[in-house]
Amino acid sequence: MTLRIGIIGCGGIGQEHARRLHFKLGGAQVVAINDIDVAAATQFSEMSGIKARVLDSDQAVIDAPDVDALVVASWGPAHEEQVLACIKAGKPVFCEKPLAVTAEGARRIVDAEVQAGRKLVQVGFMRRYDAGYRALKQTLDAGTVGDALLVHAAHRNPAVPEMYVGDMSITDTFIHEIDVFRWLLNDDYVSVQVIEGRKTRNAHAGLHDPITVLLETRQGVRIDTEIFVACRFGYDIQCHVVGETGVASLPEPMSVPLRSNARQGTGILMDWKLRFIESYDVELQDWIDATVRGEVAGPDAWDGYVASVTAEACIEARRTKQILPIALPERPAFYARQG
Ligand SMILES: NC(=O)c1ccc[n+]([C@@H]2O[C@H](COP(=O)([O-])OP(=O)(O)OC[C@H]3O[C@@H](n4cnc5c(N)ncnc54)[C@H](O)[C@@H]3O)[C@@H](O)[C@H]2O)c1
Ligand SMILES: O[C@H]1[C@H](O)[C@@H](O)[C@H](O)[C@@H](O)[C@H]1O
Repeated sequence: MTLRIGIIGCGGIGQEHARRLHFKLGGAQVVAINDIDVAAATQFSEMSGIKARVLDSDQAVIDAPDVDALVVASWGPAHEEQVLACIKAGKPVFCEKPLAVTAEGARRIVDAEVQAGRKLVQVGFMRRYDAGYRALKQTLDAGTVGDALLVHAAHRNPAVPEMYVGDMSITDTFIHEIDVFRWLLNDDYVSVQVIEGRKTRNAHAGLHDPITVLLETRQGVRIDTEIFVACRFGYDIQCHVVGETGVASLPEPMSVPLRSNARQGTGILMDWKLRFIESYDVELQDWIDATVRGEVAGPDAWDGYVASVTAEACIEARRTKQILPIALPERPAFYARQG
């Protein structure tokens, strides 16, 4: 069966997902698209060779009888309403992060899905599909370094645009770590502290960069993460888990070690798209296959909700300069399996 897909939001990642779904992956075809910029969507549909129907509203794509499933890649504030409309229409939806821009909004999605009685929502936390993170999780689950005690991590971007301001270090960037650590450790968070240290002169006026986030989990694991989005030197994701008998680290992306010009070393990527390109492919192929089976196999609406609650606690901890508790309700039975 070919899954017929509607795309809502055809900006940077929407276009990339549309191309990979239509041309690269198996079992899917993009049949309809929408963007609030209809002219841009029309141009994309033609230029990309996808030649999907361009509809003039998100609801029209959701309602189209030949659309089996949706990809929501519009900007964050539109996600909640669009995902709720997909649930109402009974159609599976892959929603890019964040699931919603507030915890309350994400909760409304969880409640609507539970009410509908069927899991329909997957959230675009692609790191769970990254070969390196998967190998690290396997190592931890096998008990190779004993129980996890500490995690030292870093999320470094070379630069961010002027529109990236304020708490986007948390809502746009650290949100990936929020999801991936609880998946890696099979755990949830209980408290958070955010520390703003000396600011780099390379960050623009609206941004305090870098920051450090300290999370504590239910099992007492302490996680420190540096978020440094104007680091200049590369796109650099680090994760080192200190266990009782050893340290397990996220593998570096493959790069040919060079000895040349009186130096030895390996390259560092500069772009997140390249760093996670294979993860996006694996993620969306898995989504296609699970959707055809009538399942959600990846990060679900509950994971999206937990990420939103945690991100809000981080923002409040940053504002108040306090160590704050993270109050998470128990996972409903409906979401019993962890993706
Ligand atoms: N998983 C990841 O690694 C990853 C990477 C990049 C972006 N994202 C997420 O994907 C989303 C899109 O990011 P982007 O970088 O492509 O942004 P973008 O600004 O390039 O694209 C967003 C597009 O959505 C359109 N849009 C906005 N509101 C809309 C609405 N109500 N209906 C239809 N279209 C609408 C805009 O016109 C634009 O074309 C964001 O939520 C972002 O956080 C995730
Ligand atoms: O939207 C992007 C993307 O999610 C990247 O993975 C992250 O490193 C960036 O900080 C963020 O701005």
